[in-house]
Order: sequence, then structure tokens, then C-alpha cells
Amino acid sequence: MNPDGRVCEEGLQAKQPRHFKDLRRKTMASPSSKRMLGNPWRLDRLCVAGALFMSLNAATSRLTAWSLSGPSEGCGGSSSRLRTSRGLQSAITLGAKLDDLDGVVLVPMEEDDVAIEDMKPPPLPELKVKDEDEKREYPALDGFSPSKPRIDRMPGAEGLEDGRRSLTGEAIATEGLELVAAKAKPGRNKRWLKGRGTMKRKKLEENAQLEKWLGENGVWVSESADWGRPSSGVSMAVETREQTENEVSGRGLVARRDVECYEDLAQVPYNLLLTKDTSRNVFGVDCIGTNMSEYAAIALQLIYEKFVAKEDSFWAPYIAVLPSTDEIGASFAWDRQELDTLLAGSPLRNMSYYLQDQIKAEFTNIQETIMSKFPDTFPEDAFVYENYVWAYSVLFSRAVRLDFPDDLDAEDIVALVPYIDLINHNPNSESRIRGVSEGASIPGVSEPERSVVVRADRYINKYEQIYISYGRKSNAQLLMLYGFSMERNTQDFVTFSTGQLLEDSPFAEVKKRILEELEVPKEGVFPLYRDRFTGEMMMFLRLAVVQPDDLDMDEDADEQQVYRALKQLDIKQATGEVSERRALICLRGIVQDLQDAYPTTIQEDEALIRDRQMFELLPRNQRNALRVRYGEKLIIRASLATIDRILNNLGRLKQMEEQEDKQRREMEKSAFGRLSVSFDSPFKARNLEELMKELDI
Ligand SMILES: C[S@@+](CC[C@H](N)C(=O)[O-])C[C@H]1O[C@@H](n2cnc3c(N)ncnc32)[C@H](O)[C@@H]1O
Repeated sequence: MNPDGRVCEEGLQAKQPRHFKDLRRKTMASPSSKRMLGNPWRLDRLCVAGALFMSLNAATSRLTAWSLSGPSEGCGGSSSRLRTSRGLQSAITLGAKLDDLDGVVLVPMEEDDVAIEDMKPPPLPELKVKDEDEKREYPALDGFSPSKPRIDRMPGAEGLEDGRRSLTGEAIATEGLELVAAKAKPGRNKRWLKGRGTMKRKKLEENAQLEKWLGENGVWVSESADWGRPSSGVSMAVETREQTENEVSGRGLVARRDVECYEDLAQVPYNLLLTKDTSRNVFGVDCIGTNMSEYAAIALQLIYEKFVAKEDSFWAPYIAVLPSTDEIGASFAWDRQELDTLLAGSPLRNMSYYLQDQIKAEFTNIQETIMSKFPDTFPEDAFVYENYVWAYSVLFSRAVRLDFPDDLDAEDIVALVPYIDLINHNPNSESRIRGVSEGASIPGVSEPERSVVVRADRYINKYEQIYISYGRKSNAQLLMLYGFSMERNTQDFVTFSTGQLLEDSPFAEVKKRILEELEVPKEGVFPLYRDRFTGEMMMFLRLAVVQPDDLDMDEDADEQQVYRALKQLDIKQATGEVSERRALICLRGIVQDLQDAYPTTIQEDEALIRDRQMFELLPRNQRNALRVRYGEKLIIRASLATIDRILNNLGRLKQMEEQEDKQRREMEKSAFGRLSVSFDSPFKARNLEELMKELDI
């Protein structure tokens, strides 16, 4: 191991078959390879518009994890040169245990305790802000005892007592809502404190308006029980904070009282949703054609509601609580200089570039084909690119895909669901957003009533923040689409491309055909996890590295012949020591390149993150970028260490194979073997007599 944590490659390199050195050099050096490696978007592209990361997640969840304890299936067929080997599998098993990840500790996710900073008090009373030097009075949320002692930390710019300080100087109220201003020095912070108060007041007012609107439109938000109905279990907080990261996470939903497991937390009628249909109602079918994506259609409607209809919009109270592009902070909306500086070396830089380009191209296309034709419908001052980026920031960070039981054959619908979209993310939450349909569908008489529901996945204590999971998202995906990243993201992975390896390999087209049949992405874009290699990635690599010699063929052999020979290989598992070594060496090269692309080392990033006071002084985008980079480097380091361990153990393969063969021969001589019963005998006995002796019978 080098001092910087990189694993020495000497020795490994020396053992590489010459062809592989060449192949690797070629792969790494070719400009297209560089492009591919730097732009791991072929798979992700699926996910961008519409199904963006859902497809990626579906794809990744389909991946049979090539668990490091080895695939479960038995040995398969063998080709003329590539022998399937159980021994190899055992060698891999030996070489790569989870806890062997070279000092990389898998940190279990802790429950995120969220300090709730402020909550909306229904109904909104007058705020009495007397003076910054004096006590500020905030009303108590229902259920909070106003007489309870409350937190009175309102730290100044310097000197915070504990780790839960905020650099903006705001107190974190966990028990109540009353904040006591710090004894600010005269003239210092005063203007800032006023601004802060105004902002909070505005947010509280917006929440009150939203709650009123929701109540009037059939959402149960009441703080008091009604006939046969308990009070709503949730309340809107104007600001929540994620404790692990000590990051503000904007508005959120919080338990107003203890909530039972499986209790409905929120139910929103379908007519409050923003969908492609509502966009069509606004702009007409001529503008919102069938070819337009649901995302684009809703983006246009968002711009219309916010910048054209304004307070006349039916959705005005909802639109008012939507954060700005900067507040969301999704990396696809960062400027390029920021991307280049903060995400240098990370695949996220190129992913964000790519998404930016796609959105820009889509906007230009809509401008040219639709907006220019209907200038009255799309006023130029409102329908500008900047607003389109805002609309996409909102969509990426809060739109959901829904299906409804009354029409399960229909495609999922992309929708913005007011109120429910205030719920923040925790990857451990089991709560899901569901479409429900109530009542019968009687043609011409009645339609089922649709709504969107979120149900509690567990018992939730009063004041606890309510979470859902946005899906298995890597930190890069979270930052690109949602504008945040997590310190302990158990789902984190690095997306990378092995595609060029296949492009440069012999019989590339036939291999692609086989990959397609096996439903392995032939583009070669795979997620790299900290604790496992995916089965699909290993299959891809094993196929990509097959050489003409392995099949006893020339490079210009007949395609059908090549296809038949390749089909015989069981690439679901290691097909032989040589080929497995090649596959792993290629993987190592690609992963090493990923590591080398970063201008900073893992130690440098770690030092920055560990120094909490300094870290929290950094701008938010920088903090988020650092978490992404550091997480990626941990994954890369663990993967390199795992590859090396496996490679080191491959050498023992032959020995193990021989041992296995010997055992098999012995077994065949036994009574069980003659009966064709094959299992690893726990006895040395080769016949019944010997067995009786051995058992002392
Ligand atoms: C669906 S919205 C949730 C409501 C949002 N907090 C708001 O203020 O409107 C998603 C956004 O919430 C924030 N968020 C959600 N979960 C978070 C988390 N675990 N950490 C930090 N921010 C989070 C991010 O800004 C994200 O873009």
C-alpha cells in the first residue's frame, strides 16, 4: 500500500498477459475511451427525462449482486479453452470477504434524528418581535407546552457551545418554537437578524396559506379531531435540519402527535396534482402534444403558474412554497466553473454537464417549435431558460411517478403532489408514496376517485420528522437532482463505464448480441458499490476479455461460429483462471483511472470533512461536492483493494482445482459415488464396511 492509500500495482502488472497490457493501454489511451470513462452517461441517459433514475434503479436492482461469497449457481458449460472452475470460485470467495476491505469500515446507518427548527403554528398569530436584544415570542405549536422551558441558544457569529450549531446563527429548537436572540453587540448582526425574522415570518405565512388551501381542497390537515376522525398526524415545519450532516433540509413534515404504524400520514386528491394533463388544460393540445415529455409539459406549466398566472393561479399557495434554483442547489444547475472546480475528477461533473446540455437543448427546441408559434401563450419575459432550469430543479427534486389501481395497464404518471412533496429523504424509510383509487368505475355514472397517499412505515414519535425514501440513490444522484448529499449514504455507488473495453475487443458485435440476450447493458455502464461487484458487470467483463485464441479461432472467423462458441461460455461465473485474471486486471485499470482522475486525494478530502468547524464554513455546494467526492473515493479504494485480494488468490486456483479433482475421484470410488450421489462426504470411508468401521458400529 502506498502512503496515499493506493495499492501497489507492481507484480500484478508483471503477471498480465501481454495482450491485456496492450488492450488496457489502448482502452485507457484512446480518446473515445477517455470520453466514455469521463462520461458515464449511457445508462443514466435513460433516466434523465422522465424515468431518469428510476430506470437506473430498476436496472441496478435487477443486477444480481455478485456477492463476494460467490454466485450460487453451480458450474456450467465449458468451451474448448476456457474451463469453468469451481475452484476459481472458491478462490474468489477466499480472497474477498466483506470485512476484508482493506481497512474500509462499513458504517451502519444511524437513525437520523432531526432537530426541528421551527414549525408552523396554526393559526398564525401576530409575531411579536420586540428587539433583537429581547426575547422573541413565537407561538407554540399545538401540543407544545408554551410553559415548557425552551431552547435559548441563539449563538452569535462566534462561540457555539455544541456540535449542533448553525453558522447562520440560528437556534435549533427541538422542544419548542421560542427562540431567544443572542445578546448581539449593538450594531452587529441587527440588520441580519431582522432579515432572518422577516424571512421566517414569510415562510410561516406561506405555510399557513398552503394549509388553508389544502384544507379547502380536501386534504385532511386539521389539528383537531373531527367526528370519527383523529387530528391530522402531521404538521408543516418551515425549516428542518439533518443531524448527521448538520444541514438545513428546508421545509418538511413533522409528527404533530404520536403516529401509529401504517397510519395514513397524508392523502391528497388527484385534482391538486400537476401533471401533463393539467399542463394541456392550460396550454391546449396544440402546444402540449403527445410527443412532449411529461417533465417538459409540467415544467412549462410551473413557469406559467409562477410567472404568468401568479396570484390568480389555482396552485398559487403551493407555488409560493417551492424553493428557488439556488435553494435547491442541484448540481445540474450549477455553473460550469463551479462544476469544474468542485467536482473535478468525479463522474458527477460530466453527468451534470450532460443533464444541463439536455435541458438546454430541450428548451431551445420548445422555443423554436412551440413558443415562437404561440407568443401570446408563452410570454417571452416569463418563458426564459433560467425559469426553465428552475422548473426542472423543482421537478427533479420533487416529482414522483404514480400508478393507480383503477388503470394498472396505463403508464406511470409523472406528477407534482402538493403537501406530500414536503417530505424529506431518508434511505432507511420504508414509507412510499402510492396512488389509490376509491369507488367503482361505472361507465357514464361514476369514476373512481383517485388520490395520493403516504402511510407511516413505523410508529413515529411526536415532533419526529417524517421521511420517505426517494429510492436507492447514490450521493452523486442526490446532488445532481436534489441538491444534497449524505455523509452516511448506505446506498452510495459510483457510476462508471467499461464500454470501451468491449468496443475495442475482438468479436465486439457478437458479444453485444450475447449481452443483449442476457439482458446485460451492452453499453457497459455499471454501478460500483463499496461492498460488492454486480453480477452484470462481471458478466460483461468476462465476455469482453475473451480472445480469438481462447476459442481456437481467428479474428475474422465466421460470426455464427463465434456466436456458438461464445454462447457455450458460462459467464455468470468465473470461466477460468486466465480469463478471470484478465477481466479483473481490466477492471482494475478502469477503477484506477477513476481514482487518478481526482486532483485531490482521499486523505485531503477526509481532512476537510473531519474538521467540522472549517467544513461548516464552506459554502453549501462545496460541502455537498466534498461528500460526493469522498464517498466515491471510498468506494474506489475499497474496490481496488478487493480486486487485488481476488487477484492474489487466483494463483491458488490450480492447487484448489487439483484438490477438488482428487476429492471427486475419491468420491467416485465410494458407495455414494457409485450410486451417483454426489456431495462432499463427511467420511473418509470408501465403502459401507469402512464406514461401519469409521462409525465404530
Ligand atoms: C421533495 S423536497 C422535500 C421538501 C423540501 N425540504 C422543501 O423545502 O420544499 C426535496 C428537497 O428537500 C431537501 N431534502 C430532502 N431530504 C433531504 C436530506 N436528507 N438532506 C438534505 N436535504 C434534503 C432537498 O433540498 C431536496 O431537494
